[in-house]
Amino acid sequence: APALRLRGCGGGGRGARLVFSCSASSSSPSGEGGFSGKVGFLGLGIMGAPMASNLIKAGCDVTVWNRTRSKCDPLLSLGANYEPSPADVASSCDVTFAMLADPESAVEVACGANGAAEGMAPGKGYVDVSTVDAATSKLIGKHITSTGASFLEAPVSGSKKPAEDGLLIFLTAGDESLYNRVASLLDVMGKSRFFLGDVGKGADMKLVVNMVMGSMMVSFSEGLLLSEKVGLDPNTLVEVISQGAISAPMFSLKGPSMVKAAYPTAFPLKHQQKDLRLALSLAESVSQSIPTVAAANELYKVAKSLGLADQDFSAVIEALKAKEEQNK
Ligand SMILES: NC(=O)C1=CN([C@@H]2O[C@H](COP(=O)(O)OP(=O)(O)OC[C@H]3O[C@@H](n4cnc5c(N)ncnc54)[C@H](OP(=O)(O)O)[C@@H]3O)[C@@H](O)[C@H]2O)C=CC1
Ligand SMILES: O=CC(=O)O
Repeated sequence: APALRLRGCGGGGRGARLVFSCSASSSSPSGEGGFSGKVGFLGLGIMGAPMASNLIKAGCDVTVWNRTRSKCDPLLSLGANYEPSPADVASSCDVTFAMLADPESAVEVACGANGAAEGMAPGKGYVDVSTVDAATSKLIGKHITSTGASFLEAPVSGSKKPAEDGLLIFLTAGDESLYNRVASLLDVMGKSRFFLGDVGKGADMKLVVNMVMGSMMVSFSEGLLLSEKVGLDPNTLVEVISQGAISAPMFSLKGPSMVKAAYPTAFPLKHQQKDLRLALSLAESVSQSIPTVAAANELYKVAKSLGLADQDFSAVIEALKAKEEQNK
């Protein structure tokens, strides 16, 4: 079926130009205005693996690298190439994507020994889709552009399932010509993309979105526990919420398993806590008070100390349960 594209430009705040584009069906990256070069992918965790997989399935020539080599195997079975370091991937590809855990790993993979920057050169592009803070993104961008290559930050909103289904939302900023050059690749992996201006704006947007999400999850957890304590069925609460103005896919998807104290990992709790930590620092930088987020962050920290870092972030409800136990 031909790809239906809805494109529009709107005004962004403070002089930033915002471009929003929505792809209503998955598109071929090699079609008209598409991408015809070699694509690198660094970081094959929960998100990176399905994103790279979708590029391969769409017909892209993809080369992968991951710190833990074995995670490359499923991608190699699909037809990906392998290189032994980020530098080797970058030097053998036209555009390289990176999907890494946190600021430290994103910097190490881009700027460290045998990092992607060592393989960069004029004409190449680096697209960092990890969730990091603006300062980290700017640091990576500086290293990449010092080689003559282009840099785009493009963190994603959407979790494991949207990554598998090619329905992510890209929050991009940086080099606009690189943004246009990789647009067809973003459309394979996502359902929409925003261009938000200078490097840092994509990171800022992602942190604001995720601080809202992290607080929502805490509030939802409190509601589930309170409903049960006053003799209501928490499953009914999930159903009631799903029908009203505060309905959210997150509540409907995760609520039923939370009621059963099951937290199959889609978005690791340690990454949600990292995002709250970074959002608190962002708010601090402009002297904004975000007390709800600060309180939520404390609960995620407690959850981490309970050994729940690698569970889904909905396991934060266990931190509330632990507090209840302490108060008994
Ligand atoms: N999961 C989700 O729902 C979403 C996650 N995100 C963000 O995307 C990013 C990736 O998330 P996700 O895929 O879930 O995370 P995972 O923890 O599943 O994957 C993290 C990746 O980073 C790599 N990594 C970690 N530390 C290092 C290091 N020091 N050097 C090299 N590589 C390293 C891991 O390699 P190895 O395999 O060797 O451990 C792995 O490839 C995070 O920034 C997260 O906040 C954004 C949207 C949704
Ligand atoms: O960063 C997480 C997400 O679900 O988006």
